[in-house]
Amino acid sequence: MPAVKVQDVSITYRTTFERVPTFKSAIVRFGRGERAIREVKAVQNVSFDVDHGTTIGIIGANGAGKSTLMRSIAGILPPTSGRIEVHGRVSTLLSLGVGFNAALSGRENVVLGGLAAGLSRKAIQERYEEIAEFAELGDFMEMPMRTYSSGMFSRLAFSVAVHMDPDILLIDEALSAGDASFKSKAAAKMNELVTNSRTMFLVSHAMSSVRDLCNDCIWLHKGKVMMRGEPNEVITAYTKFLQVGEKESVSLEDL
Ligand SMILES: Nc1ncnc2c1ncn2[C@@H]1O[C@H](COP(=O)(O)OP(=O)(O)OP(=O)(O)O)[C@@H](O)[C@H]1O
Repeated sequence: MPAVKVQDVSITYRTTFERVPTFKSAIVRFGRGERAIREVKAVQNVSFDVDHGTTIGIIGANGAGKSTLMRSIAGILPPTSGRIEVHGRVSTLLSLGVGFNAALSGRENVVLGGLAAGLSRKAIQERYEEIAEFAELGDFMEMPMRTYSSGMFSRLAFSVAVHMDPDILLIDEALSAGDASFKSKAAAKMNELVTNSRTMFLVSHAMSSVRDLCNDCIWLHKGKVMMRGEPNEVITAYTKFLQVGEKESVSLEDL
C-alpha cells in the first residue's frame, strides 16, 4: 500500500472581489450582489502514488501549485475533485508557522501542536526538552511567539515538525528558513529522517537540496505534473525548460 495516493485531484480557488473598489461603487453595488469571481485552477487532474520510505522532491515555478497540493495532502485544504489517500501520521511544516498561535508562548504552542498531531500530553512532555533544545531558542520559549523573528519562528516550526515522529513529513521550503548554522542542522536532521526511511515530501526551489535528499521527484507546471522520476533527470529537464541551463552562472539555489 502506498503512503500517499493522489487520484485525479483538481483544486480550484474561488475568490470574490470588488471590480472597482471605490467607496462610491461599493455603496451603489451594495445589495445587488455584483461581485466578481476569479477562479484559479491551482492543481489540475494530478495523479501519483508515493511509496513508504520515499523522499520526493516537488519542484516547479512560482504558482505551479506545489503548496496547494501539499496543503491538500496535509488535510488542510480539501480537493475540489478527486481523491487523496494518506496512510500514516502526517506532520507538516508548510509555510512558516502554520498552526502556531502568535499570542501564545513557544512552550504553549509546542504542547498545542503536539496535541493537534495526536500525541498524548505525556508523550509531548517527554519530547519537549528535545524540541526546545533543537530550536535553540533559550528563554524565548516562554515568550509569546509574536516577539519572535521569522527565523526563530521557523526554527521552532521545523523542530516541532521533525520531533512529532511522523510517518509522513511534508516540508515546504524549510531549508530556506533560519540562518546558515540552523540550515545545516536542519539538513542533518532531514538526512537522519531519510535514513530512517520515513516518507518525506520536500517542496523546494533549492535544486541542490532536492538532489541531496530526494530519491524521487515531481515537477509541477501550472497545476499539472510535467515529469516524475529520478531527481537528476527531472531537475535537468526543469532547468532546461526554464532556459537557464546548468552550465551558466545562475545559481541553482533559486529556481
Ligand atoms: N488562498 C488562495 N486563494 C486564491 N488563489 C490562491 C490561493 N493560494 C494560492 N493561490 C493561487 O494558486 C496557484 C498555485 O499557488 P501555490 O501557492 O500552490 O504555488 P506554488 O507552486 O507553491 O508557488 P511558490 O513557488 O510561489 O510557492 C497560484 O496561481 C496562486 O495565485
